[in-house]
Amino acid sequence: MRYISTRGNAPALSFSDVLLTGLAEDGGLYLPETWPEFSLSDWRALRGLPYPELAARVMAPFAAPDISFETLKTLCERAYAGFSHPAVVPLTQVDDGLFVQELFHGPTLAFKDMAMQVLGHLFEHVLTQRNERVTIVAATSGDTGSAAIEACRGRERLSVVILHPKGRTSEVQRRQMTTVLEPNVTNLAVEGTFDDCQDLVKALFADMSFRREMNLSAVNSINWARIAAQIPYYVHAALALGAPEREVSFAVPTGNFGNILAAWAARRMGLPIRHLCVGSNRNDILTRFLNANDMTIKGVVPSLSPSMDIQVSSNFERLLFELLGRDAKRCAELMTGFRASGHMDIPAETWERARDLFSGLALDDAQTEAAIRSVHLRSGYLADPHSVIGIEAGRQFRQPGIPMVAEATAHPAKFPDAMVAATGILPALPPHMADLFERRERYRTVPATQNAIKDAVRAALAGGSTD
Ligand SMILES: Cc1ncc(COP(=O)(O)O)c(C=O)c1O
Ligand SMILES: N[C@@H](CCOP(=O)(O)O)C(=O)O
Repeated sequence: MRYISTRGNAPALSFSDVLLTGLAEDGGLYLPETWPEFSLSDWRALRGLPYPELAARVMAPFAAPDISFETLKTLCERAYAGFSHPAVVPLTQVDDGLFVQELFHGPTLAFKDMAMQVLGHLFEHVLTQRNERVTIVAATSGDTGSAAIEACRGRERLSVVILHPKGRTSEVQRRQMTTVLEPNVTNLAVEGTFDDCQDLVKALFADMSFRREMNLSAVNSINWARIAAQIPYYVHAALALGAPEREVSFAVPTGNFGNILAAWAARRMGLPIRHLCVGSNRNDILTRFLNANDMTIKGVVPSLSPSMDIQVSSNFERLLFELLGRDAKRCAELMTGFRASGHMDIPAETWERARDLFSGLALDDAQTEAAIRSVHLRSGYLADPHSVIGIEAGRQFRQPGIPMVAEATAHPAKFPDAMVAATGILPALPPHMADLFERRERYRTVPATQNAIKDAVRAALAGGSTD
């Protein structure tokens, strides 16, 4: 499979090159040149497979010919071996026609592990083949960071530098990152928002000499391999609920738009998905777009669901490119204008195409807390402040006869304060994290400037302390 940039001005690359490159050199995001399509019998053949094998079969067309199905299967088996639930992505029914798919049974208790564990093995495989090493720089609003650290810690060919917005993650999320003391891990607490962190990462990638000097790679969802590894769980849930003979809808708590884009990709591959529901918190740019074609950046406000405190959703660019009929020039113009003015005028017919498939619902903190409480009272299900927004969106948009699956993206124990406030219940951390609050932390606070981050990345590579 070859990959092309959404901005049309970067070389087409193979899967392994896209994995190592992350962001395209023209600032765009990579997408498959052509979409693989599965037939009814292809989908049926996946029914009942163990999750790692299903994942490898769904990802195989994207990785070919660089990585064979057999290799992919071995890597997926290794990636999911450490998950705490035997089904990896179990489904639970919480209401009439409404199901929850739990994506948080990996080592860091969030859906990021689903792809990041595979990426860790993919990086190791490709870098060993090429005898190379890379520096991964990633931005996190709370969950990507720890998942990336967990997937990369101790790997000889990888150094990982994580930028988190200082004071804007939960304490559990911060400690999951900052208590990992392996020498190839650096944590930077950036004086800014997640959007600042993400912009800084993209700016480093745009600085070609720095990018080459450091051999930069990305593990945020700007990296296509992240999206590819998030497609299989949609397939798994849909097959369990009757696909391909029956349509299924999904509701996804959304921030950087990577998770729901993976659902869109599954549909593009032929999975019968009727409807996709975006759940937002008060940082509701995506919901405003879907409801009123209002794509205007407002300041990021802290919320009970910090991982979704995002206004500039990277992967929206991938959807936009597709909705524009793959017109890369128009996509580049719209994206550049958006970043310059904070507003994007999306053509009405493009917006309508998005509305045919997507709906949006935004909950503020009071509504989120009330939803945690009412889901718990109605069904006994304890959903974290991110997952509950998906569940509420799924409840509101479900249609008779079409199962709705809400993606549960994080374990409630990552957000103890919100859970206690809503329900009075303190969810326990699993045994491997039981002493998290006693562990020593290591991180450096840095201003949100490109030079400060470059200095910190250089220092990290030179082995400088980040205490
Ligand atoms: C727990 C949780 N839920 C939802 C999201 C939003 O997912 P996405 O950024 O893929 O839209 C994130 C962060 O990305 C997250 O960490
Ligand atoms: N919510 C994310 C933000 C980064 O998203 P990504 O999917 O692009 O890595 C986080 O928790 O860090």
